Amino acid sequence: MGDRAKHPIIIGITGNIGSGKSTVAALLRSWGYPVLDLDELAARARENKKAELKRLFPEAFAGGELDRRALAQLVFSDPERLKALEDLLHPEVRRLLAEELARIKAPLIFLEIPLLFEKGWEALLDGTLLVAAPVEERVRRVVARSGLSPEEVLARERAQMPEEEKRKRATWVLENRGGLKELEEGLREILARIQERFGLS
Ligand SMILES: CC(C)(COP(=O)(O)OP(=O)(O)OC[C@H]1O[C@@H](n2cnc3c(N)ncnc32)[C@H](O)[C@@H]1O)[C@@H](O)C(=O)NCCC(=O)NCCS
Ligand SMILES: Nc1ncnc2c1ncn2[C@@H]1O[C@H](COP(=O)(O)OP(=O)(O)OP(=O)(O)O)[C@@H](O)[C@H]1O
Repeated sequence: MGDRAKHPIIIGITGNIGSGKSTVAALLRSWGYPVLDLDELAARARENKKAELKRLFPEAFAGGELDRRALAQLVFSDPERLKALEDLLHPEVRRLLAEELARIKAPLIFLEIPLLFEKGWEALLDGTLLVAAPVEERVRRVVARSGLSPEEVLARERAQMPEEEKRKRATWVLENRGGLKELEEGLREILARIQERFGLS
């Protein structure tokens, strides 16, 4: 128990596209918890691996700059090209994550990991929190936020494990089918359970 500061509890937050992971992460940050975001680390990995990325996906570069929407269209319509992108970026994401984790001094850390179950991140984690919402609602939210078409959102959804399967694997499931107030209440309840389980309260 005295080792908590040296060995923080690490909880993964996951959920399919548009489920509300970033909204949950923002709430936790506003309550003072450290949260790392693997989409953000993937963005840094794309920057660090830009030369290789350009070699593998020349069609996705306009001038010197990466067009993320073009890259998404290439990889989410072709599993082999998606694998090539992941094989390039994921080792760099893991390296950046180890660096960030070593920097944070806190008893409880959250990691927002879109592909937590798909890529076997459980081994690093003390528990997993799934944010869940019906697919029609998720598509509606992402279209409204990003300007992607419903078909582009569904192409990503198809590259992810079905939510139903993730429900079976998660330690905690946070339903996000109502309003933001309900989401916040649900999150407070789960946070209390996490603190109780790990003797952090
Ligand atoms: C294809 C890219 C350039 C599109 O960029 P864009 O800014 O539009 O999306 P962003 O990175 O913000 O991701 C948004 C969402 O797309 C979905 N998504 C992203 N990568 C993947 C993937 N490899 N498989 C399935 N879904 C994915 C997730 O739901 C994610 O939360 C980008 O998603 C990417 O570089 N993906 C590969 C890296 C990766 O696997 N990231 C996931 C975390 S390690
Ligand atoms: N309960 C809710 N009520 C209304 N809007 C919501 C709710 N939850 C999330 N949203 C909105 O839906 C959009 C998607 O949510 P968010 O970005 O948190 O999901 P995400 O799982 O992180 O998405 P992605 O997989 O694309 O990274 C955002 O614009 C967010 O503000």
